[in-house]
Amino acid sequence: MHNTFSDALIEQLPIGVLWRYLEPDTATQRVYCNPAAQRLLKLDTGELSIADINALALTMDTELSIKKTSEALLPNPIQQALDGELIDRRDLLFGQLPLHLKSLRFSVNQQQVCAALIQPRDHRLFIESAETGDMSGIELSLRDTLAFDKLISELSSRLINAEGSQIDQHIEAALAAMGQFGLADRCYVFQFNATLDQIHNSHEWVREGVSAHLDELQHIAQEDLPWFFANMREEGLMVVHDVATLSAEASNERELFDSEDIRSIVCVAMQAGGQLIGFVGCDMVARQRHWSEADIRRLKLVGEIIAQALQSQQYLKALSATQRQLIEANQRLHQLVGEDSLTGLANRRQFDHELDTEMRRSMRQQQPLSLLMIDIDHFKSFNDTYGHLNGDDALRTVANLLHSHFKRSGELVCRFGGEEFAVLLPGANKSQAVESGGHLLEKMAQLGIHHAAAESGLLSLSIGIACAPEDCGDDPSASAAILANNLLQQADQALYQAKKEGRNCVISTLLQPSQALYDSDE
Ligand SMILES: Nc1nc2c(ncn2[C@@H]2O[C@H](COP(=O)(O)OP(=O)(O)OP(=O)(O)O)[C@@H](O)[C@H]2O)c(=O)[nH]1
Repeated sequence: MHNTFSDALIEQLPIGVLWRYLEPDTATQRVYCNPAAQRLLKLDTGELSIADINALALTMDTELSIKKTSEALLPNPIQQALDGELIDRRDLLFGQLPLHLKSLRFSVNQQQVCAALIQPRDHRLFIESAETGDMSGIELSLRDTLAFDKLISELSSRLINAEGSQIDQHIEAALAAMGQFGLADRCYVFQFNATLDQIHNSHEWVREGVSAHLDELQHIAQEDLPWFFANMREEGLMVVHDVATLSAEASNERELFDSEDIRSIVCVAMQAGGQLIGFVGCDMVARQRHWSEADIRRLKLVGEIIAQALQSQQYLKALSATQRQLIEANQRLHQLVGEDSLTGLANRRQFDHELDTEMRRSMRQQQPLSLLMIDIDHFKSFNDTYGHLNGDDALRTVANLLHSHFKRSGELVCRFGGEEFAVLLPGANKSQAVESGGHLLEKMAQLGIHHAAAESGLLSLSIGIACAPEDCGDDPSASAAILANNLLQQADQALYQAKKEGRNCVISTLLQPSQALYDSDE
């Protein structure tokens, strides 16, 4: 049975692979090599010609190069492997480097290919595979790569689709996945401040039994870890296989690593929009690890995904801050124009102004002036039961009812604050105001807004009325401002009385400069 691998997978293999691919249409042979083979054989291209392969074989096979002149047709071991012959040669050299070459067949993108695997002769994985005669070690490495590829693609799609509030959770899951994949005992993300002279630990995963340090690593300044900061800024990378070998200039870092029993550590910088924003790192605790190129590549990949997620989180935060500012600015605008932003009614500011104006007018024209204070009953429990948004809807419904009920010229309805409304009825005497208030309660009941906690099962209103009679300005000591203030206070006291008397009723009083008398009308 042949294994199936993708081009991308072969690219990531730590083993040098040269493989032959036949173009389906023309049956032309093409030979490719992966980056590990390029590094090993110092090749500067990913595709090789027959001449390249011959030249390579001549360099590697001493026997071949000696005999070349006399026996021109000696088999070329790389070509043999690429032709599908069983090859297992350990006598090859590349410069001073003893090489091991072995043939393997597998399929890439559904096409069978023959490959030559090339590794330094002491490469553990390769030797094990060669000695036991099976490729399970190499397959394991491929499976490992495949599993990590899968993990990365899952992580990136989860992070790309994450809502702002889920991003932290997904970053933590990504770190946990890396750790559980066996990369480290502790995986973490640190973020830089705007001036790049301070870092803080924002996310952390630790293996069971390993201590967490997120809480204490919150404000680490450049002067605390100068060598590390310089490394991150200049190289974007810090790879320490063995903390004990750190040089004297990294003494602060060594002290910190020792205090956490870190024996090996690797950190990779994260960038967003060309700007350094932080780093992602792995620690080995109480044991050492030689970080492979694959480990570093993997960490870089995860770092890139996390950096993108952090950047989109920043954008979302900035967006919601701008939205909040807009809403506040809008509310201030409403305030300035005298309008309540939720209901569209006049606001308290406009009401105070109108009350003063109307009081002067009624004194001047010897006309009565009635003021109604209207409050929604048990509105707190309405909010608690049906939610604040339904509460807002109910407030708007009541506002619309008031607006349509008090629509005579000169009548003014305002949202006094919260769930309380005030209505000015210029020219209305007490009995007219009471009658109008009574009708309002009937219309409110007809709306039929359910409120389980109310006695009637419906949302209702309580109304307190104070009426300034037409002759209230006769007293020369009475000023419009004082009378307006008293009218407001006495309407409020009447409302309080209506609440006390069971709600869903109207209580009224005639303006008394010194005392308040109530008539129960409903
Ligand atoms: N949904 C919503 N609720 C508001 C708004 N303004 C004030 N409220 C709520 O109105 C409720 C008023 O509660 P209380 O003053 O305790 O009075 P109540 O529950 O209506 O009781 P009584 O007045 O005694 O019948 C509070 O829960 C406020 O949160 C608003 O703009 N929207």
